[in-house]
Amino acid sequence: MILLDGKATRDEIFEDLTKRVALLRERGITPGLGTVLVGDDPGSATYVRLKHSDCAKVGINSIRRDLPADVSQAQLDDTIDELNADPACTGYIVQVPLPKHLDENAALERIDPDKDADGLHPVNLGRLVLGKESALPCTPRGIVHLLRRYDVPIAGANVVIVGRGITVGRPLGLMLTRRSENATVTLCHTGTRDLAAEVRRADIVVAAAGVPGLITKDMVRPGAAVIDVGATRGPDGRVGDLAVDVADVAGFLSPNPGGVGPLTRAFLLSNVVERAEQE
Ligand SMILES: NC(=O)C1=CN([C@@H]2O[C@H](COP(=O)(O)OP(=O)(O)OC[C@H]3O[C@@H](n4cnc5c(N)ncnc54)[C@H](OP(=O)(O)O)[C@@H]3O)[C@@H](O)[C@H]2O)C=CC1
Ligand SMILES: Nc1nc(=O)c2c([nH]1)NC[C@@H]1CN(c3ccc(C(=O)N[C@@H](CCC(=O)O)C(=O)O)cc3)C=[N+]21
Repeated sequence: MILLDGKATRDEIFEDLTKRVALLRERGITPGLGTVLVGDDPGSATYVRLKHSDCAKVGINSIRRDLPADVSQAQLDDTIDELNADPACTGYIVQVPLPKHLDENAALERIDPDKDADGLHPVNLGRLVLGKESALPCTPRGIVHLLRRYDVPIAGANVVIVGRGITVGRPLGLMLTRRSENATVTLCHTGTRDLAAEVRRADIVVAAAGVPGLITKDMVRPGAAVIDVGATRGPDGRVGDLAVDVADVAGFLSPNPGGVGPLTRAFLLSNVVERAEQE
């Protein structure tokens, strides 16, 4: 089994970004990544903290807006408007999920699409559907990069994605069915009649449901590439969607942690740097 090492791959991307940020600074351009975090969910706070420490590593300025859990939609809107107007903020994200009383889609739509570092604004998702250049969602970008980095064949492959969420499954299906990737994709969800039968046909399995142990050894075709994306907080820290014995049959395995997570952060920074380079 070949381990798809997200940390080592992240380090390669950081090395490249560090050079590109230095070149931008020589031209008088300093990329700045903003984060908007609402509430005090410890998981979300950790991710946001890691994103800011990544920025420091590659030389990107970071801008942080932390709002209380009971913030009103109007106050959240004001923060988004402020970052849209701030020239020092060249890209930013609104960390999801937001507390239930807030309208997440309204918040995402209010982001200036040119500053959408996550690639989750409807304009950018629409551009992905239309096949135009746009900021791409970070986790799907990380998954495609990791597969390519380890020469896992994508063109013509049967890919089964478990989960149709907006951050992972849905946009990944759109990316993998582009002509440039040319995979055949099956998107599974809670309405799927026979998940095991679908997964068994896959050359590449992407588990993005957030259900610990959902994908078991008996469901995986020997030699298949398996990518563990789901993240659930358990008593012993965060766990993915794979049963441990999947490693016995997989040909390639992206572990969790240590797989797609670090790449999600790398491509967030990459989106910000690419945008600044277009200035
Ligand atoms: N490692 C990383 O970098 C990242 C990890 N994540 C994690 O990835 C996971 C997916 O995130 P996101 O895209 O936002 O998706 P959501 O969490 O919004 O949705 C989960 C999806 O999984 C499906 N699902 C849930 N249970 C089952 C089941 N038993 N069988 C089949 N399908 C099921 C749901 O189906 P239905 O639509 O029918 O409800 C839904 O489509 C989460 O655990 C998230 O924490 C997210 C971003 C980055
Ligand atoms: N607007 C928005 N954009 C996101 O991209 C976004 C979000 N909201 N909400 C939550 C999910 C989750 N997510 C992760 C990021 C990094 C790791 C990551 O780096 N994980 C490390 C472990 C980190 C640690 O716990 O120390 C790993 O897998 O090895 C995981 C998950 C981004 N998300």
